[in-house]
Amino acid sequence: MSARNPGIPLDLEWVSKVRVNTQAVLKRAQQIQGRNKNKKQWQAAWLLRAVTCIDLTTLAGDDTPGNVHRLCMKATQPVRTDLLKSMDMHNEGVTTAAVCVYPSRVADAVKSLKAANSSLPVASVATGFPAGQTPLKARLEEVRMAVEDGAMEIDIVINRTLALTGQWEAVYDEVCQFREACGEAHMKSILAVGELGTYTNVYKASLVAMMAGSDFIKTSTGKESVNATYPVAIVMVRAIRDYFLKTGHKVGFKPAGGIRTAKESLVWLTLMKEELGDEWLSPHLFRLGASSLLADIERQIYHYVTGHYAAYHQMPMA
Ligand SMILES: O=C[C@H](O)COP(=O)(O)O
Repeated sequence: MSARNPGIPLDLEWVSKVRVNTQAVLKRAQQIQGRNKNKKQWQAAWLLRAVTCIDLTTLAGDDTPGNVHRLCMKATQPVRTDLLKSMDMHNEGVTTAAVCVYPSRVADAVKSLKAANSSLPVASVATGFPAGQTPLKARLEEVRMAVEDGAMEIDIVINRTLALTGQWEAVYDEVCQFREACGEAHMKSILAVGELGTYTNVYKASLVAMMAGSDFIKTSTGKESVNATYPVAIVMVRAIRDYFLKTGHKVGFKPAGGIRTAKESLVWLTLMKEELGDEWLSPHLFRLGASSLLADIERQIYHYVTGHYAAYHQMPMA
């Protein structure tokens, strides 16, 4: 990852002045979706790029050491070797960006990756994910325990109760404490945009999370009824751009929740390229949080290489 965002003192004046032009945001989101015209080998190259930006995720009540192990193995070898060979990419060390699990499964993931001799980072959701409705003391302890178990990235959830009631100073204070509890682990702040009500709130929450030292801002937990949408992403990446222009600190972006198709992954890459530039097209500043996107990407790569589509069972999880 790149140099970390150290955060800045809370600038409430900046936050209070925020206004978002909804019509302009919706129009831009439409434009971006019509933009992706990459074909054939360019499309395959972009799909491989998308693979390297995936936080391969399992966040289920029935997660076990076994399925976490399979996830880790898939993350270390996300695309079949024969397909990579056909693209002359088999020596490029193509992996996903990270694996993402619940705190109680971090030790399992660390163990599996270590056994596979992989230095892939383990990301853990924390702070009472997904609702964030547990006492602050417990949320902080959860972060510390995940880090102690070997998580190198922590995906915290912001406190929506505080955000919805306009208590931005309290949101800032909590996120600062999470950042301190993370220590060297990089922190992604999940805004849970589907629960923030307005684009203006999304922009404000983005700013406050960045001011408090988030290394990434992330759209959603994947558990809200509305998750990563392109309009909301436009709002968040513009907050990232404004924060960068004002402070010089680069913050990453992670759309997550409901991203399932190769085609969508290409739209996300296009959005990042057009709104923030090429630097935001690599895993140190861009992640796709997804549990079931990889299978479709691998299937499209199979189609590029062989000219026909594989059945899903030909692209096993591991
Ligand atoms: O953080 C990642 C999300 O929980 C993944 O959501 P998904 O299962 O809809 O891909």
